Amino acid sequence: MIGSSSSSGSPNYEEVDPYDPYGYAHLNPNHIDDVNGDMLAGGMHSMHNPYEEYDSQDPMDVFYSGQPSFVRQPLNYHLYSQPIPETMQQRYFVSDDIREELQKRSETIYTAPAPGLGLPDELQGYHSLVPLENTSGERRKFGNWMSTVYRAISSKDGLPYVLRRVENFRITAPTAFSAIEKWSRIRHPNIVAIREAFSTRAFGGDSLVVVYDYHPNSRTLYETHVKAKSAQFPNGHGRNPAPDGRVSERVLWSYIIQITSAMKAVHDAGLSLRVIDTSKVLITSKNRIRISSCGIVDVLMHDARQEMSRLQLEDFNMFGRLVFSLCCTSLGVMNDLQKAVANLSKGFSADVKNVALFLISNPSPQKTIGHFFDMIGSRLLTEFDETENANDRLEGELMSELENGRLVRLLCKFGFINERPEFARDARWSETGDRYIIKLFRDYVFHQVDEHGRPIVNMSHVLTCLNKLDAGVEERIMLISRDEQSCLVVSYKEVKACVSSAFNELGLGEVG
Ligand SMILES: Nc1ncnc2c1ncn2[C@@H]1O[C@H](COP(=O)(O)OP(=O)(O)OP(=O)(O)O)[C@@H](O)[C@H]1O
Repeated sequence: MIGSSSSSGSPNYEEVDPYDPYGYAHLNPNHIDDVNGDMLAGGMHSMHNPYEEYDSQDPMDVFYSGQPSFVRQPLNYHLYSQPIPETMQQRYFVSDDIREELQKRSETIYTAPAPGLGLPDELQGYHSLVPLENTSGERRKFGNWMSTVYRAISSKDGLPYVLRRVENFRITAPTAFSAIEKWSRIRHPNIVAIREAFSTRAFGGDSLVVVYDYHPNSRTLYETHVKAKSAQFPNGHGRNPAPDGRVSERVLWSYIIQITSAMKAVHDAGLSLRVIDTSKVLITSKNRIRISSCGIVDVLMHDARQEMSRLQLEDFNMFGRLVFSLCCTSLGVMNDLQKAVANLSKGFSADVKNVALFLISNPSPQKTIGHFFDMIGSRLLTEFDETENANDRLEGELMSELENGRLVRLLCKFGFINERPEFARDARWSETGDRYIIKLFRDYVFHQVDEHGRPIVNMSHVLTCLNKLDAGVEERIMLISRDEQSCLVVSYKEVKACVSSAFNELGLGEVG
């Protein structure tokens, strides 16, 4: 059967007897090699497609059209989803911590705007504005300006974005937005991407609005590592740091590398970051940081026309001050440099101290981002390894979701077959043959009750049954009718064949 196909080009399903255990006996791995050549040399695309079995004239094919055609494989290949021991059944799902984080993000995206805030209903193609910070009480300034951050939904693509609005700012020259154009071309994993900027009077007075990507539930470095400490020690001089808020050396190096990487991309593009501050660096997921508020100072200070090389050197200073603030968990730490260095040295290695001092040192020909990279080079490998490990972990999580997607496909088939209203009065349709077995199987999977007649809600049972069904294992189960008058012993393999044939009948219009 491998490689054979009907005249329409798709494999002919009828040629396979689903009940014939020897139906694929001639299909050994060597035979596969004959057809495919060297499977390894052929790479991923010559490998087995686990969905192949569904492909024949399957009404759901439309969702998978455009996929490369794969050589059919023996049914037993589907045992890749062997039922796993009960204690390991959490592996069927994405892990709890990741799921929780993603769900929280998703919830945050859809929180409704609070009523009565007097915000514009619509603003240059954005709607549903929600402030992301306190708009009353004591507010800190963004440089010399008051600014407010909102989340809003774009009417164009329906996605949430962040609008940073600078109050009472009037654009005097149209060229003020020229830097925004350059910024909007920068896509870097450690920079919050800029989408656009505009001026508006929708809030009352003149405002400048810069639009950024939205990273739900992100927290600033200040909130995470500095404020936590200050709250616990109100005198906030950087002594006795709170253990929970304080950044560890390992995480600090990761931050340093990420900011350096962002800075290099920006300097290489002929720009400068201009705001490197604990309150403007976001932690968007575990230890992953992104510099926010880029580009906005370029618009605000457009008239000042400062030299780029000077601004880039200032980036180093700001970066150095940020490292000191994080190490000493205090913002005012730079008021007394000697004390700051002593403080930093208590908790961090000499390498961190050297890096921090280099960053705040006087300008010199060596003070370039390239030279700085050389200084921290040995740490890059560790960061690289961590990133690869994180990727592997996410790929593993994705695999478990892939399995679940397979089961959803099965459940869709059940949904199409069971309780069809057009056959409600035709008992023969659901009470005979394949469909009757499917119906009983559905009860076996979902509608079992305990000895007191209470529903048994057991996800493990459901998943195990569905996995076995999808794998078409030979294991036999006893299906009992609701009136307990009939009882059938069938294998998962047989139920699987029933599902396939009942489903195919629907799609081919052969029912009735
Ligand atoms: N791109 C973004 N995606 C998601 N949340 C963001 C984004 N940019 C900012 N925020 C959130 O908005 C809130 C306000 O940001 P802002 O930069 O004003 O911080 P802040 O600590 O209030 O600083 P400031 O004192 O300058 O107002 C912060 O909690 C921050 O996490």
